[in-house]
Amino acid sequence: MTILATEELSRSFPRVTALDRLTVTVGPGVTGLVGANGAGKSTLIKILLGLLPPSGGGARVLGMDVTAQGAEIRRVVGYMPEHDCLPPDLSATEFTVHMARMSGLPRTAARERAADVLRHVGLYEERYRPMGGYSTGMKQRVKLAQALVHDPRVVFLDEPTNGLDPQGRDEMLALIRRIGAEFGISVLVTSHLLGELERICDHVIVIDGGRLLRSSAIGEFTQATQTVTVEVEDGRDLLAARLTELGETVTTEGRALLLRVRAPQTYDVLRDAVCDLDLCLIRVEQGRQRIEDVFKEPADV
Ligand SMILES: Nc1ncnc2c1ncn2[C@@H]1O[C@H](COP(=O)(O)OP(=O)(O)OP(=O)(O)O)[C@@H](O)[C@H]1O
Repeated sequence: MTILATEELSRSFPRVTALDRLTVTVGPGVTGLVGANGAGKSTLIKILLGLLPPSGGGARVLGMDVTAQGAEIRRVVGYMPEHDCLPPDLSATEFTVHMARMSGLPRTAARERAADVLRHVGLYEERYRPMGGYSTGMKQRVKLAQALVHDPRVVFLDEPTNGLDPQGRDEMLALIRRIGAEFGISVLVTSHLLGELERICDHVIVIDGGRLLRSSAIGEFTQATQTVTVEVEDGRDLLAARLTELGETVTTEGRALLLRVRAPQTYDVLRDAVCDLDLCLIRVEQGRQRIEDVFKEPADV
């Protein structure tokens, strides 16, 4: 099943090409859209919502055309914008009920639904206070709640962890994972931090300068490498020398050795070398590639 698809999608502004012939498909689950600041993430989301017309190419969300069916798309898609957009004098409850009413829910249903989603995102007594006094974390939760209040099939979350401290980030990421896993709502979430999406996404799309760099299932980003990490209690250098003598390729990393697995026999060579030298083995671990290793982290993290 396809949640959204773009075909040669482009968007130019007078001085910059924000999206450059982007062709990408997103399926159900949690999909991360990663790129440095200015890569074109927000522009893509606005086009997908039918809020900004493409300059070339096209896109569909849940089978609907973004140019012709924007209003229908917004009825079934929730949107959490990147920037602060909350009226400071309203409480979270007033605002979320208002957003529910705007999407067509009757008064009583809107109140009930708003209470449910605010509880779900972790806002309790404070939901009756004016939002002007909220912390960044609380504001992000309200923005998430209003994106969910009309029971969408898909949500677009634009940089939901922006401005949060490490604990706030962890909590927001856990919430996003739950939206995908427990509620069956498909999620497109943007971030300029590759590492944090590794933990919650099924699929990651990386864009740079409006172009597609890579689109892969998370498993392909973090596939097993040809290296094992070996740690011994004492005698790291002795073991490195012996393995090299036996024709293996070894480098050191901190207290550990990185051993290149050139054939299954490499494990036998390692076992015998550790035994011969009478060393105490602490760990042998299959190396895994992390998405941060695949793409360089942007400088402004
Ligand atoms: N309305 C606009 N007018 C002119 N240029 C724009 C407009 N909107 C976006 N841009 C430019 O298009 C490029 C892509 O911007 P976009 O906001 O989509 O990037 P982004 O990946 O979401 O980055 P950020 O996280 O910083 O918002 C940037 O160079 C930006 O300056």
